[in-house]
Amino acid sequence: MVHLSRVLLTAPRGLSRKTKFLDRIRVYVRGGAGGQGYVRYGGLGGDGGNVVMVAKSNKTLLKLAEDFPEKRFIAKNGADSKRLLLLGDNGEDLVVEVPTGVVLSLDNGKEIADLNADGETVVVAKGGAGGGPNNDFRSKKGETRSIRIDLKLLADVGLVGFPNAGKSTLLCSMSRAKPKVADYPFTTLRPHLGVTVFDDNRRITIADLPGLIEGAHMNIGMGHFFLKHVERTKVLLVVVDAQGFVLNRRSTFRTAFETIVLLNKELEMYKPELLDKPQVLLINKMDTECFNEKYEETLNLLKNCRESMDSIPEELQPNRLFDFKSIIPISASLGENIDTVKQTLRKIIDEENRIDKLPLQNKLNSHIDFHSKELSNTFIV
Ligand SMILES: Nc1nc2c(ncn2[C@@H]2O[C@H](COP(=O)(O)OP(=O)(O)OP(=O)(O)O)[C@@H](O)[C@H]2O)c(=O)[nH]1
Repeated sequence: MVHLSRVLLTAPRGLSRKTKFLDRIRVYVRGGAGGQGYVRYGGLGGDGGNVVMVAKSNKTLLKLAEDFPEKRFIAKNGADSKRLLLLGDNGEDLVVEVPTGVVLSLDNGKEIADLNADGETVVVAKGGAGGGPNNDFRSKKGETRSIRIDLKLLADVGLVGFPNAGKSTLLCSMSRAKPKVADYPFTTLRPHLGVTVFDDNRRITIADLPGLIEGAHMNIGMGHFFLKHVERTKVLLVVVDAQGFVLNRRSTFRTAFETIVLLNKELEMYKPELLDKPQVLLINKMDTECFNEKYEETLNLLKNCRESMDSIPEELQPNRLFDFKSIIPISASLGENIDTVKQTLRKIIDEENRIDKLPLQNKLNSHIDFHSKELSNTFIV
C-alpha cells in the first residue's frame, strides 16, 4: 500500500511533456570527419566542422526537441584533397541554439560548459583533422559525444515550500507573473519566473517552483526534480502556511514548524550546499484564524529548533539547520507585508552581490559582519 501510494505520487516521467515544459534533454553530437589528403601531390584534406552550441534567450529546450526530434547533431565533413583541388575545403561548423542558462555535461556527469549569457558559445564536438603531412595524409574522425543539456533557471530568488503554502499567490503579488493558483496541492507543475520591479527600476527575478513534500528525496510528490532551479539563486525564500499542511486524509498533518523542518531536510538531502545561501522565511496566511498564536508558537519552536523536533522521525531531521536572516509574517493574497519582503530581499541580494566582488578573506569577514548586523532585526530567531 505504501509502495502503491508512493508510485502514484511519484512524478511520472512524462510530466514535463504533459505540461509542455522540458528542462533536460540528451543529445548526440559528432564533429565532421577530416577530408583525405593526397599523398602523391602533398594535398591537404579539409578539417571536419565542429558542433558548436550557442546560448539564445528566446530558445526553449522544448522547441529544440521539437525541431530536432532525433536529437542528433552532426557537423559537415572536410573535403578530400583532389588532383585539381589540392586544398580540400573545411567542413562547416554546425551551430545549435540552446536556451540561455543551460549547463552542458557528459554522461559521466562531468560539466563541460555553463552558458549563462546570450550569445555565449562552446564547441561540444571537435571536427577531425584533415589528412596532411602530420598524419600520413590520413584524416581523423570527428569527436563523438552524448551531451546532457540541463536548463537551470537564472533567478535571484527561489521560492521553496510545501504545496498550497501560497508560493504562486506570492509570486503574483510580487510581480506580473500569472502562475496558476488553486486550493489543491501541486497546482504548480513547472517552474515560473516573475520579476519584481522597484520604483527606481531595480529588478529582482523570482522563481516559483512546484511544492516539495516530506520524502521528496525518495521521489515522493514531484521529488527533487525541480530543485536544481534553486542552485543558482542568490536567496532561498521559504514559504509556509501558518495553518500547516496535510496532503490527504491518509497523510500526517504537519504544523508550520514541522513543514519548515521537513523542507530543511529535503534541501539538505538534495544538496547541503543549498543551505549556504541566505534564507528568508515567510509565514503566510496571516489573515486566517488564530494566525498570531500560530505565528508565535512557530517562532518559539524555531528558537529551540533542535529540541522541538520530537514529532519528526529521526531520519527526517536535518543535520544542518536553516539559519534565517529574516522571518516575516505575510498574507500573500491580501498583499500584507509584501513590501517588507521585497525590501528585505533587495538588501540581501545587494549584500550578496557586494560580497561576490570581494577577495576571499574579506568575503568571510563580511559575511559574519552582515549576519551579526542582521541579528538586531526583530524577526530574527
Ligand atoms: N487565506 C489565505 N489564503 C491564501 C493566501 N495565499 C494563498 N492562499 C490560498 O492558498 C491556496 C494555495 O495557494 P497557491 O498560491 O496555489 O499555493 P502554492 O504554494 O503555489 O501551491 P502549489 O502550486 O500546490 O505548490 C489557494 O487557494 C490560495 O488562494 C493568504 O495569504 N491567505
